[in-house]
Amino acid sequence: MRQFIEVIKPKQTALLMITCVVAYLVSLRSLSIDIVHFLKAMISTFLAVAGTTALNMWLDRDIDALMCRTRNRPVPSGKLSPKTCMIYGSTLFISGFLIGLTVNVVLAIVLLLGLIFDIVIYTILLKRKSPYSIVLGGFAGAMPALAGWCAVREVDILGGLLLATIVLLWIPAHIWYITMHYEDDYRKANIPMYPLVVGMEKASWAIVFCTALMLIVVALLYIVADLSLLYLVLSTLVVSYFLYKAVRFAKAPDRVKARKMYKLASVTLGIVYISMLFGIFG
Ligand code: HEM
Ligand SMILES: CC(C)=CCC/C(C)=C/CC/C(C)=C/COP(=O)(O)OP(=O)(O)O
Repeated sequence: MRQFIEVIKPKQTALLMITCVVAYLVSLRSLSIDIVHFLKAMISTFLAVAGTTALNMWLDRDIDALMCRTRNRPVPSGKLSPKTCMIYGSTLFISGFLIGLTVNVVLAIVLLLGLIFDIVIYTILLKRKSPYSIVLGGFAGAMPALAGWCAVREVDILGGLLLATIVLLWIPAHIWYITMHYEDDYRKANIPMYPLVVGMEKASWAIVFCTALMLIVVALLYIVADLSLLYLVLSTLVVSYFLYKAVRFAKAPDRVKARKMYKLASVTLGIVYISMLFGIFG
């Protein structure tokens, strides 16, 4: 049982689902929730994200076996067979997609886009070849937020696109800091992540640039989604703090400190999204 949980990357799936739940509530803008509709939207997205993650673990089993960070995962360690993992991931995704169809077609399409960006574009086409893999792969990570929004509003999706863009602009910090920390691992597995190709300093300034853009989009959402001042203050404060730490890191990049920045990035995104709830109900 534990292998089936580990193979869907529970911490990552949890934060992805936070973006989905919050996007749903920001799109709905009220607490009178149709609980069946809400549960169908959340369960379909959860199954799609979990299934996609398991399929990524199945496809990456060879390189995961080469990296210290990932070699104890269920498939490379032999606790879960590749075939079982593939069937498990496919079943989860198909179930999620079909339940998503019962909510609305746009949600189902967004879930399919998540699978395509993650598995086809990122995992199969780019991850092993291009330093810019996560620029396109990042769209996969932005899909749960868009899915949450579109479950409620299939037509006016501007707010949903902004929510998705916040995640997209956050992804370079999320991944490139961890890549810096595990540089030797990524070199061993021959994965050309951007920091390994251009160096930590240039990659760190690219993260600063993306984080500055993220600050602008976080502020834009205050206007577009008509959220409260409390959201604007909370979200801009936490992103500004992260930006300040990212600039300090870029001035003196350090492999050990990169892991702290990676952890801080997850906290930053979590607080930005939770502050949106104050924005609606604050
Ligand atoms: C292309 C997109 C993404 C890539 C390549 C990616 C990659 C990674 C990697 C390499 C890890 C470290 C896994 C480990 O060894 O522990 C990780 C963990 C994680 N990811 Fe992602 N990720 C992506 C998108 C996202 C998104 C969009 C979110 C949330 C909105 C997210 C949330 C997390 C969380 C919460 C963790 C665990 C952090 C911790 O261990 O404290 N990821 N991800
Ligand atoms: C709606 C929907 C289906 C969305 C998909 C959301 C999702 C699973 C995003 C994560 C994207 C991703 C490529 C993570 C694994 O990266 P990695 O293989 O580089 O990480 P690893 O080295 O830790 O395995």
